[in-house]
Order: sequence, then C-alpha cells, then structure tokens
Amino acid sequence: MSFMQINDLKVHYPIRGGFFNTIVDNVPAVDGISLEFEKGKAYGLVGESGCGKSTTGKSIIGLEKITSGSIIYEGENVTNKVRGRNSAYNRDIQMIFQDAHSSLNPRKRVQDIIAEPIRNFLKLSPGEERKRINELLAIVGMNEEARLKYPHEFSGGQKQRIGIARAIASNPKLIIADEPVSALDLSVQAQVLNFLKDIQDEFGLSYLFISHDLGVVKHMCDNISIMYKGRFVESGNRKDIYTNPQHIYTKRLLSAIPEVNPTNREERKEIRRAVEVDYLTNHHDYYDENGRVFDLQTISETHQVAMSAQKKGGI
Ligand SMILES: Nc1ncnc2c1ncn2[C@@H]1O[C@H](COP(=O)(O)OP(=O)(O)OP(=O)(O)O)[C@@H](O)[C@H]1O
Repeated sequence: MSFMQINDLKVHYPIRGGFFNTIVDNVPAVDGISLEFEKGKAYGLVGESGCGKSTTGKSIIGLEKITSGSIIYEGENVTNKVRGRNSAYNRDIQMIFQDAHSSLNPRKRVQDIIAEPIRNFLKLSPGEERKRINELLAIVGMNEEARLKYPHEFSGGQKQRIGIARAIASNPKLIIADEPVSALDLSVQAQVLNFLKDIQDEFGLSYLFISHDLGVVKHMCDNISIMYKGRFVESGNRKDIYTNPQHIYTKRLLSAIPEVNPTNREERKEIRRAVEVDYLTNHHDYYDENGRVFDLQTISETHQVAMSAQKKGGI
C-alpha cells in the first residue's frame, strides 16, 4: 500500500522575454510523470543531464512550483500547498543534495546543522536534543567531537554523512537523494551507498534515488523509472529493467555502464551490437510510456556516451 502518490506531475518553467518581460514560452522540465511510494522501498530516477530528474525531486519537496498534476500524501492533496515550516509533510519528506558542501551552512557548527530539523519538528529539551545529535552522529559513523566543528573541516564523504544525519534527524519516511555520491571518490561512493542502504533497512526508509548512472541505481533501487525529456520512457522493477529492458533508450543507457569483469564486458559488447543493429535496420518509431514518439536524436547522443565510455576502457 503506497503512502504517497504522484499523479501526472508537470513542471513547466516560464521563459520571459520582450520589452514587458512577459512569458513567451516555457520549458517542460517535467511533463506528466506518475509515481507511487511504498514504505521501505527505494525508487530510482535515471536519465541524461537535463531530462528533469532534479526538477522532479525539487517539486516533490516543494522547492519548485508544480504546473499541474497532484501529490497525495497519506490521503491528503499537498500539491503546491503553502506548507507550514513544521508541517508533517516537511518533517516526513527530506532531501540530500549532490553538493554536500554548499548544502551545509558554512557559518554553523555541525551540532546546529543537525539540530535544525530537530528544533523545527521534534521540540526536544536541550538535554534530549544533545543526546539525539550524538545518536545521529553515531548512526553516520562520526564521533561526538564533530559537534563543535564547521563543515569546511570535513572531507567530501564526511560532509555528505553530516547531510544524511540532518536528513534523518526528523525520522522521515521518504528521502529524496539527488545524485548523493556523484561528487565523491569512487571508494567513498561505495561507503556512502552502503551506509544509505543500512539505514534504509534499519529505519524502514523509502528513497527516491536520482542519478544519471544506472550502475549506482542498480545497487540501491527496487523500482526504476527511465526518464527522457521530462517523461518516463520505461518503468519497472530492477530485474526487469536490467535483464529485460524494453525500450531502446534503456538498452543504450545499460550498455554504457562501465564493466570491470572481462566476461561481462564481452556480453555487454554483444548487447550493444544488437542494439545498433536494431537501430540501423528497423527504421520504425520508438515510443515513450505514454505512447508519444521518442525522437532518435537523443538515441544517438546516448550512443555517443556509450562510445566514449568504451574508448575510456569502461566497456
Ligand atoms: N529554473 C529554471 N528555469 C528554466 N529552466 C530550468 C530551470 N531549472 C531547470 N531548467 C531546465 O529544465 C530541464 C530539466 O532540468 P533538471 O535540472 O531537472 O535536469 P536533470 O535531469 O536533473 O539534469 P542534471 O542531471 O544535469 O542535473 C533542463 O532543460 C533545464 O535546463
């Protein structure tokens, strides 16, 4: 049973111009997507740069205005509602950003950064607050000495952990993680991803995991939606998406995942060849989930991504 439903969500950014700075056009950043969230499950949103992933995340959290569609949270329509600073929705839906550095206030000590949601939502006594901050630091593998330090005194991975401690401080139900590891070194990426997985199991969290990297999402998500130009071209469970992708765009994205195992690398080459043949021989149209025609220009862009990964020795 889902606790939140997103129905036909659209976010169109107005483009202004002319002498009177009127709206002359709009950018359909998100153009009719639907999603449902169940407790304890992780959902992946994957697609190339500019396809609308971050706009989706930001509109769910209330940072972007929704043009049309609805968000139903625990039976209540919360679309574009002016939500109070300490509403249940704000408490239950939290976000982790790609750039941990700029999402932490450089003038605040770690204890005040983590205390922010506690003060907004939990109303604890000073002693209880202190205890809760120590608990949260322990959950993210940091010791109490971190409390009095400032963000610049930490590495990228540690900063991301502080961001995670802040996100889980209010006991949220859903965390929207927008490229949470893409700014980190590979070894630290694995640490942070494993850590996110551990706390998911421990606290029954749900995630909306936003990434351009199908490899990362494979590690984290139960269900995956492939996004292209503001729409989903394919959605399914992890097994279906990775072993039986239906859409040519998904196949292309999959063939661009770097592969370290030589046997799998050969297999990957075969898949890529098969996709090429399909593309070159079948000059039929491809469609997205809503039956709208999917233009081939992006397919060739994806192809270039796959080819450049191959040249770098990735596949
Ligand atoms: N404030 C804005 N005003 C106008 N257009 C915007 C604005 N923010 C984003 N866009 C446009 O909306 C589209 C979707 O952007 P978005 O940031 O959601 O993509 P993305 O998939 O998250 O990309 P990336 O992976 O590079 O972050 C892009 O074409 C972008 O240029």
